[in-house]
Amino acid sequence: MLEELKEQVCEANRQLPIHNLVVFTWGNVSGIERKSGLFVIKPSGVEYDKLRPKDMVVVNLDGEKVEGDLNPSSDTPTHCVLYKNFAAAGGIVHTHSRWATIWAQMGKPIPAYGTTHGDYFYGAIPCTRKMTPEEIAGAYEAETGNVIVESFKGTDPATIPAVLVNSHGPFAWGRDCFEAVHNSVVLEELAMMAWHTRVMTAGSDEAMQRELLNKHFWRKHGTHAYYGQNT
Ligand SMILES: O=C(CO)[C@@H](O)[C@H](O)COP(=O)(O)O
Repeated sequence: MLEELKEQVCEANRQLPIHNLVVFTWGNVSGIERKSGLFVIKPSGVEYDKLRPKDMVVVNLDGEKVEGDLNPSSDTPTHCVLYKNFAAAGGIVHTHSRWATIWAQMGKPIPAYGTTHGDYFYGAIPCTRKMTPEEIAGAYEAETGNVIVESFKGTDPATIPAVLVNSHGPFAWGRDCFEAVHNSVVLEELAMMAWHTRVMTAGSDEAMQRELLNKHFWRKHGTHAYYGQNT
Protein backbone atom coordinates (compact mmCIF):
# COMPACT_ATOMS: atom_id res chain seq x y z
CA MET A 1 0.00 0.00 0.00
CA LEU A 2 2.76 2.46 0.88
CA GLU A 3 4.56 1.66 -2.38
CA GLU A 4 1.47 2.71 -4.31
CA LEU A 5 1.19 5.86 -2.19
CA LYS A 6 4.84 6.68 -2.92
CA GLU A 7 4.13 6.44 -6.66
CA GLN A 8 1.06 8.69 -6.30
CA VAL A 9 2.85 11.32 -4.19
CA CYS A 10 5.84 11.29 -6.54
CA GLU A 11 3.54 11.88 -9.54
CA ALA A 12 1.61 14.59 -7.66
CA ASN A 13 4.87 16.44 -6.92
CA ARG A 14 5.90 16.17 -10.56
CA GLN A 15 2.64 17.90 -11.51
CA LEU A 16 3.56 21.09 -9.59
CA PRO A 17 5.87 22.55 -12.33
CA ILE A 18 3.52 21.28 -15.05
CA HIS A 19 0.80 23.51 -13.56
CA ASN A 20 3.24 26.41 -13.04
CA LEU A 21 2.74 26.30 -9.27
CA VAL A 22 6.45 26.34 -8.39
CA VAL A 23 9.73 28.04 -9.13
CA PHE A 24 12.82 25.87 -8.48
CA THR A 25 11.75 23.57 -5.60
CA TRP A 26 9.44 25.95 -3.78
CA GLY A 27 6.71 23.42 -3.09
CA ASN A 28 5.91 19.98 -1.75
CA VAL A 29 3.09 17.44 -1.79
CA SER A 30 2.29 14.68 0.69
CA GLY A 31 -0.31 11.93 1.00
CA ILE A 32 -1.45 9.96 4.03
CA GLU A 33 -2.45 6.35 4.64
CA ARG A 34 -5.01 6.92 7.42
CA LYS A 35 -5.09 3.22 8.42
CA SER A 36 -1.42 3.20 9.43
CA GLY A 37 -1.14 6.89 10.28
CA LEU A 38 1.90 7.14 8.01
CA PHE A 39 2.28 9.81 5.35
CA VAL A 40 4.56 10.08 2.35
CA ILE A 41 6.18 13.42 1.51
CA LYS A 42 8.59 14.91 -1.04
CA PRO A 43 12.28 14.87 -0.06
CA SER A 44 13.70 18.31 0.69
CA GLY A 45 15.37 20.25 -2.10
CA VAL A 46 15.09 17.60 -4.82
CA GLU A 47 14.14 18.89 -8.29
CA TYR A 48 10.81 17.61 -9.53
CA ASP A 49 12.06 16.05 -12.77
CA LYS A 50 14.56 14.00 -10.76
CA LEU A 51 11.98 12.59 -8.34
CA ARG A 52 11.38 8.83 -8.22
CA PRO A 53 8.96 6.92 -5.99
CA LYS A 54 11.84 5.39 -4.05
CA ASP A 55 13.01 8.93 -3.13
CA MET A 56 9.82 9.64 -1.21
CA VAL A 57 10.09 9.86 2.57
CA VAL A 58 7.70 8.11 4.98
CA VAL A 59 6.85 9.97 8.20
CA ASN A 60 4.62 9.12 11.18
CA LEU A 61 2.23 11.54 12.88
CA ASP A 62 4.84 12.25 15.53
CA GLY A 63 6.88 13.74 12.69
CA GLU A 64 9.50 10.97 12.81
CA LYS A 65 11.00 9.63 9.59
CA VAL A 66 10.28 5.90 9.41
CA GLU A 67 11.53 5.18 5.88
CA GLY A 68 13.64 6.88 3.22
CA ASP A 69 17.25 7.76 2.52
CA LEU A 70 16.65 11.49 2.02
CA ASN A 71 15.50 14.26 4.37
CA PRO A 72 11.76 14.99 4.28
CA SER A 73 10.54 18.40 3.14
CA SER A 74 11.34 21.23 5.56
CA ASP A 75 7.55 21.76 5.77
CA THR A 76 6.94 18.24 7.11
CA PRO A 77 5.95 19.43 10.62
CA THR A 78 3.25 21.64 9.06
CA HIS A 79 1.85 18.75 7.04
CA CYS A 80 1.93 16.67 10.24
CA VAL A 81 -0.13 19.18 12.26
CA LEU A 82 -2.70 19.44 9.45
CA TYR A 83 -3.08 15.64 9.14
CA LYS A 84 -3.60 15.42 12.91
CA ASN A 85 -6.25 18.16 12.96
CA PHE A 86 -7.95 17.92 9.56
CA ALA A 87 -9.54 14.48 9.07
CA ALA A 88 -10.60 15.82 5.65
CA ALA A 89 -6.97 15.95 4.47
CA GLY A 90 -5.86 12.88 2.55
CA GLY A 91 -3.27 14.89 0.65
CA ILE A 92 -1.63 18.28 1.27
CA VAL A 93 0.18 20.73 -1.02
CA HIS A 94 2.35 23.69 -0.11
CA THR A 95 3.66 26.05 -2.78
CA HIS A 96 4.72 29.66 -3.25
CA SER A 97 2.49 30.01 -6.31
CA ARG A 98 2.57 33.62 -7.44
CA TRP A 99 -0.95 35.01 -7.06
CA ALA A 100 -1.86 33.11 -3.88
CA THR A 101 1.46 34.20 -2.36
CA ILE A 102 0.67 37.83 -3.23
CA TRP A 103 -2.53 37.55 -1.19
CA ALA A 104 -0.62 35.78 1.63
CA GLN A 105 1.93 38.63 1.66
CA MET A 106 -0.92 41.16 1.79
CA GLY A 107 -2.26 39.25 4.82
CA LYS A 108 -5.77 39.27 3.35
CA PRO A 109 -8.34 36.50 2.78
CA ILE A 110 -9.47 35.91 -0.82
CA PRO A 111 -13.16 36.88 -0.94
CA ALA A 112 -15.66 34.60 -2.73
CA TYR A 113 -16.17 37.09 -5.55
CA GLY A 114 -17.84 34.71 -7.99
CA THR A 115 -19.20 31.27 -8.86
CA THR A 116 -15.82 29.91 -9.98
CA HIS A 117 -14.73 30.38 -6.37
CA GLY A 118 -18.05 29.12 -5.03
CA ASP A 119 -17.75 25.87 -6.98
CA TYR A 120 -14.70 24.89 -4.94
CA PHE A 121 -14.55 26.94 -1.73
CA TYR A 122 -17.57 27.56 0.51
CA GLY A 123 -16.56 31.08 1.44
CA ALA A 124 -13.50 33.32 1.64
CA ILE A 125 -10.14 31.56 1.62
CA PRO A 126 -8.72 32.56 5.01
CA CYS A 127 -5.34 34.12 5.70
CA THR A 128 -3.73 33.24 9.02
CA ARG A 129 -2.70 35.86 11.53
CA LYS A 130 0.95 36.85 11.67
CA MET A 131 2.97 34.51 13.87
CA THR A 132 4.42 35.83 17.13
CA PRO A 133 8.21 36.22 17.51
CA GLU A 134 8.09 33.30 19.97
CA GLU A 135 6.29 31.07 17.45
CA ILE A 136 8.82 32.06 14.76
CA ALA A 137 11.78 31.42 17.05
CA GLY A 138 10.31 28.16 18.33
CA ALA A 139 8.99 25.14 16.44
CA TYR A 140 8.32 27.36 13.42
CA GLU A 141 6.98 24.78 10.95
CA ALA A 142 4.72 23.14 13.56
CA GLU A 143 3.54 26.59 14.69
CA THR A 144 2.73 27.34 11.04
CA GLY A 145 0.37 24.36 11.20
CA ASN A 146 -1.09 25.58 14.48
CA VAL A 147 -1.98 29.03 13.14
CA ILE A 148 -3.61 27.34 10.14
CA VAL A 149 -5.73 25.15 12.44
CA GLU A 150 -6.57 28.23 14.53
CA SER A 151 -7.90 30.02 11.42
CA PHE A 152 -10.34 27.13 10.80
CA LYS A 153 -12.10 27.27 14.18
CA GLY A 154 -15.80 26.96 13.31
CA THR A 155 -15.08 26.18 9.64
CA ASP A 156 -15.08 22.69 8.11
CA PRO A 157 -11.73 22.37 6.25
CA ALA A 158 -13.44 19.99 3.81
CA THR A 159 -15.55 22.90 2.52
CA ILE A 160 -12.67 25.37 2.22
CA PRO A 161 -9.64 23.19 1.30
CA ALA A 162 -7.01 25.93 1.25
CA VAL A 163 -5.43 28.63 3.38
CA LEU A 164 -2.98 31.49 2.99
CA VAL A 165 -0.19 31.52 5.57
CA ASN A 166 0.44 35.18 6.36
CA SER A 167 3.66 36.54 4.81
CA HIS A 168 4.46 33.07 3.47
CA GLY A 169 2.25 31.23 0.97
CA PRO A 170 -0.65 28.83 0.36
CA PHE A 171 -1.43 25.38 1.63
CA ALA A 172 -4.21 23.30 0.05
CA TRP A 173 -5.58 19.82 0.69
CA GLY A 174 -8.03 17.27 -0.66
CA ARG A 175 -9.21 13.70 -0.23
CA ASP A 176 -5.96 12.56 -1.84
CA CYS A 177 -2.74 14.12 -3.14
CA PHE A 178 -4.14 14.59 -6.65
CA GLU A 179 -7.25 16.44 -5.43
CA ALA A 180 -4.93 18.57 -3.28
CA VAL A 181 -2.94 19.52 -6.41
CA HIS A 182 -6.21 20.21 -8.26
CA ASN A 183 -7.34 22.53 -5.45
CA SER A 184 -3.92 24.27 -5.54
CA VAL A 185 -4.34 24.97 -9.25
CA VAL A 186 -7.86 26.31 -8.70
CA LEU A 187 -6.62 28.44 -5.78
CA GLU A 188 -3.90 30.00 -7.94
CA GLU A 189 -6.38 30.81 -10.72
CA LEU A 190 -8.87 32.28 -8.23
CA ALA A 191 -6.14 34.35 -6.58
CA MET A 192 -5.22 35.90 -9.93
CA MET A 193 -8.88 36.54 -10.83
CA ALA A 194 -9.61 37.96 -7.39
CA TRP A 195 -6.63 40.31 -7.56
CA HIS A 196 -7.91 41.81 -10.79
CA THR A 197 -11.48 41.94 -9.48
CA ARG A 198 -10.25 43.82 -6.45
CA VAL A 199 -8.22 46.28 -8.53
CA MET A 200 -11.10 46.91 -10.93
CA THR A 201 -13.55 47.52 -8.07
CA ALA A 202 -11.25 49.97 -6.27
CA GLY A 203 -10.44 47.49 -3.51
CA SER A 204 -13.93 46.14 -2.86
CA ASP A 205 -14.19 43.04 -0.70
CA GLU A 206 -17.83 42.60 -1.65
CA ALA A 207 -18.41 38.85 -2.07
CA MET A 208 -21.01 37.10 -4.24
CA GLN A 209 -24.54 36.71 -2.77
CA ARG A 210 -24.79 33.96 -0.16
CA GLU A 211 -27.68 32.38 -2.11
CA LEU A 212 -25.46 32.09 -5.18
CA LEU A 213 -22.60 30.62 -3.14
CA ASN A 214 -24.95 28.06 -1.60
CA LYS A 215 -26.34 27.14 -4.99
CA HIS A 216 -22.96 26.62 -6.61
CA PHE A 217 -21.11 24.90 -3.79
CA TRP A 218 -23.83 22.47 -2.73
CA ARG A 219 -24.97 21.71 -6.30
CA LYS A 220 -21.41 20.43 -6.89
CA HIS A 221 -20.65 18.87 -3.51
CA GLY A 222 -23.91 18.24 -1.70
CA THR A 223 -24.06 14.54 -2.61
CA HIS A 224 -20.74 13.79 -0.90
CA ALA A 225 -20.95 12.92 2.81
CA TYR A 226 -17.33 14.18 2.94
CA TYR A 227 -18.67 17.74 2.81
CA GLY A 228 -21.32 17.41 5.51
CA GLN A 229 -24.70 18.91 4.85
CA ASN A 230 -25.81 22.27 3.52
CA THR A 231 -26.23 24.24 6.73
O1 LIG B 1 8.21 27.30 2.26
C1 LIG B 1 9.34 26.95 1.95
C2 LIG B 1 10.46 27.88 2.08
O2 LIG B 1 9.94 29.12 2.50
C3 LIG B 1 9.53 25.58 1.42
O3 LIG B 1 8.31 25.19 0.82
C4 LIG B 1 10.61 25.43 0.38
O4 LIG B 1 10.45 26.31 -0.64
C5 LIG B 1 10.57 23.98 -0.09
O5 LIG B 1 11.22 23.29 0.89
P1 LIG B 1 11.50 21.72 0.73
O6 LIG B 1 10.16 21.04 0.57
O7 LIG B 1 12.36 21.51 -0.49
O8 LIG B 1 12.21 21.35 2.02
